[in-house]
Amino acid sequence: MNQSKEQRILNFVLQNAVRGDPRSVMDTIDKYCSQKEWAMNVGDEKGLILDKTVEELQPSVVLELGTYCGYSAVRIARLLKAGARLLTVEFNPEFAAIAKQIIEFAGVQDKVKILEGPSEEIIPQLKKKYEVDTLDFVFLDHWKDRYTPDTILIQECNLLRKGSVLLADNIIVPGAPEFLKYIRNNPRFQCTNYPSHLEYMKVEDAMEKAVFLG
Ligand SMILES: Cc1ccc(Cc2cc(O)c(O)c(C(=O)NC/C=C/[C@H]3O[C@@H](n4cnc5c(N)ncnc54)[C@H](O)[C@@H]3O)c2)cc1
Ligand SMILES: [Mg+2]
Repeated sequence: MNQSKEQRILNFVLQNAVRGDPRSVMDTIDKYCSQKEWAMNVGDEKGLILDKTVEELQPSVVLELGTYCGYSAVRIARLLKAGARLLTVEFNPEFAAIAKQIIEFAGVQDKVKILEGPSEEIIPQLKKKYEVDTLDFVFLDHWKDRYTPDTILIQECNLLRKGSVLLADNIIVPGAPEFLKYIRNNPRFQCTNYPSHLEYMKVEDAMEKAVFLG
């Protein structure tokens, strides 16, 4: 049975990156996906916006929706302070298995917990099953039509506090128009748009940051 693209990305990391070095894992994935096969990692340009948001916030508890191969999980986890943790949600078992290996190869596994399952099921379990009080930072990068329902669900589950930050990828491509309308018209969020480009392409994209005002 021939390999999946994600399996080829994992193999390229195992053969070319430096074990225990998150930066080399990120660079190796970016190299493969810009030179060999495009894949939907947040990439190095939008990744910088993600880095700056995490560095500014110094979050203790981070939720990522849509692990995929674990590129942004490595990107986020490498910047987390001692004791801080990233919970990343992925419902595709093959992607979760590949992400697990990439996260472990990068050496950030102690800060990352992959929660396998659909976000709509996992989010309501965060408080009781995963001992979350509130989320300091949420990175949305899963199916774009889930951004709004999951943002509403996160609020219904009382998971945000004054100052919690949401960062959403792909505001232009593939686009999340319904989310943009929802979040920008919601007085409980202060929004900022960050123009950028689609990973590995010269196509315009953007990220949207939304600070919960409590
Ligand atoms: C036509 C076309 C193709 C690609 C692009 C470019 C492009 C660029 C990008 O940066 C993109 O993020 C995307 C994109 O579609 N991302 C969707 C990402 C999903 C991952 O998350 C997982 N997942 C999806 N819903 C859930 C859910 N409820 N619970 C748990 N996991 C979920 C999936 O299992 C995948 O691991 C696309 C633009 C246009
Ligand atoms: Mg994305």
